[in-house]
This record gives sequence, structure tokens and C-alpha cells, in this order.
Amino acid sequence: MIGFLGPSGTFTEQAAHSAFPTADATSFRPMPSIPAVLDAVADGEVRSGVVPMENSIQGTVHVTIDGLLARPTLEITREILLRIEQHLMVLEGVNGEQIEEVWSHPQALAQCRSFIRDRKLREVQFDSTAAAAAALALSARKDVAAIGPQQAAVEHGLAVIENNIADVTENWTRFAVVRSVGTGEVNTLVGDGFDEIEEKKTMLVVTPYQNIPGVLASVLNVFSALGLNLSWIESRPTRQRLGTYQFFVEIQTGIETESLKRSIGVIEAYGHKVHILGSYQSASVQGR
Ligand SMILES: O=C(O)C(=O)Cc1ccccc1
Repeated sequence: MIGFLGPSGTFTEQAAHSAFPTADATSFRPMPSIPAVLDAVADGEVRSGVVPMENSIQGTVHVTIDGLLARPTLEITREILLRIEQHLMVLEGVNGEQIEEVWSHPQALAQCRSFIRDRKLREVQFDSTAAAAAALALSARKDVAAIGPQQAAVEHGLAVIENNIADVTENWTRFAVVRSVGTGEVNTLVGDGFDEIEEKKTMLVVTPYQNIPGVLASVLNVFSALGLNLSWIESRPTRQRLGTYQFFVEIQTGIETESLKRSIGVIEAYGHKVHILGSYQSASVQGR
């Protein structure tokens, strides 16, 4: 079973199908929210879960990475890159002039900020793009539009009245495939829907021993001293004290690389905690 941020018609559903192209339709299970997907994987209710992690316009999906921090038994096994196109959809027969309010996932709303501001629309947040589309279909409201993928309109019987309404046309989202640590599913590397496989990457969560000045720099210096490239970095509050952070660091090499193992050893010797969140193939962009 593969859990994904549902209902049917989400971008995440496309990412899930692209991660598991040979799985049959009954293997995919829509879930109502990102935490629900992560819980289902942590509880063993589904073997894998697919969630959005980062967007090229809007940045990190904090619900996802905070959810990973809160569930240390989860690991990332794959990343999927998907090109995103946001469309405006309404009930059959409604036209653009009637719209006063837009419904969608916060990331989708943020990607269409100029469009929403120009038209002076109110925003209402939903757990996913397709959840907004489904709610609109049920509500029968003529003053509301949903924002999301074409597929959300198809699945929920809405009409797309405007295409490509995001602020930037080159809009990419990175999704993570997660599973419970040690459940034995092997990273499948070739022939599984990727156009191209490049290199490996490793995601670490570093919890500093003390949040002293320069702690992040000292950790990053270890990677640079050992010649390792970083592809992503993000800090999140520890939730214990204002101004204290944990760091996500994604390194452009696999966990089996000697210099990475050595870096982790040095950082741990400083007294910091290092959690390996996953080591996976770096995905090239899909859908070109
Ligand atoms: O998968 C979806 O449809 C979501 O609601 C999450 C999302 C939102 C915007 C871009 C990519 C994924």
C-alpha cells in the first residue's frame, strides 16, 4: 500500500504514480492530510507514503519536515520532482467575474499570490488542492474557485476557466517517498519512471549540542573541509527555546561515501546529534 496526500486529483497523487509506475491502482490510498500520511507509514498501515517537501517558488513545506522530525522512525527513500501547473476551476456554468474567494492548499495559494492579489480574492486554506476542489463541488458555491491541477477538476467535476495562474511558470515541487526504517523495501534505481538518474544524496538532521554562536558554521565547515557539496539546508526551531534550531542538511553524495561518514563522526565528536533521514538517488526533473 502506498499512502499519498489525497483525495484523488492532487499533485501528490501524480508524484506517487511516478514513484511507483508498476503498482496497480488499488495499491494507492488517498489520505486526508500530510500528518495522516506520515502517521499511516509510522504505524505500518501503509508501506510507503508520498508527501510534498519543497517548492521552487514557495520553499519548504514545513508540515512535512516538522512531521519527519516528530516521527524519527521514518526515512526518506526517494525524491520525485514534478512540474506544477496551477489552474483556476469553478462549478460548471460559473464565470470568472462571479469569483470572490479561492480555495486551495497553502502552497498553491502562495504560488498564485499575484493573481489572487490582482483580483482581490479572499483565500481559504485546505489540506490539499484536490480537497479544495472536492469541497467546492459539494458546496455548490458560485462565488468560489479552487486552485490546483487539471486532474483535480476532472476528478471532482469542475470546469477550468484559467490555466497557468502561478506567479512563475517554471514551478517545480520536490516530493519525498517515506517508509518506516528497516522495512526492507529496496531503493529501485532504474526502469521505474525516472528519465535519468544522476547521483545520490543524503539527508541529515543535525541537533546542535549547544546553540552557541557559529554552531551552524562549524558544522558546515566540516562538510566543506572534506570536500562535500550541500544541495539543501533548512533550519527549524527546536520548540524548546526561542533562537534554538535543528538543521536539515542535504549532502550531494550517498551515505556509503567515506568522507561523509567521516564528517558525521567529526560532527558527533563535537557533541552534536546527527540523524540520517535518508540516502537516495538524486532525481532529474520529470515531464520535460
Ligand atoms: O498535492 C497537492 O495537490 C497538494 O495540495 C500539495 C501541493 C501543493 C502545491 C504544489 C505541490 C503540491
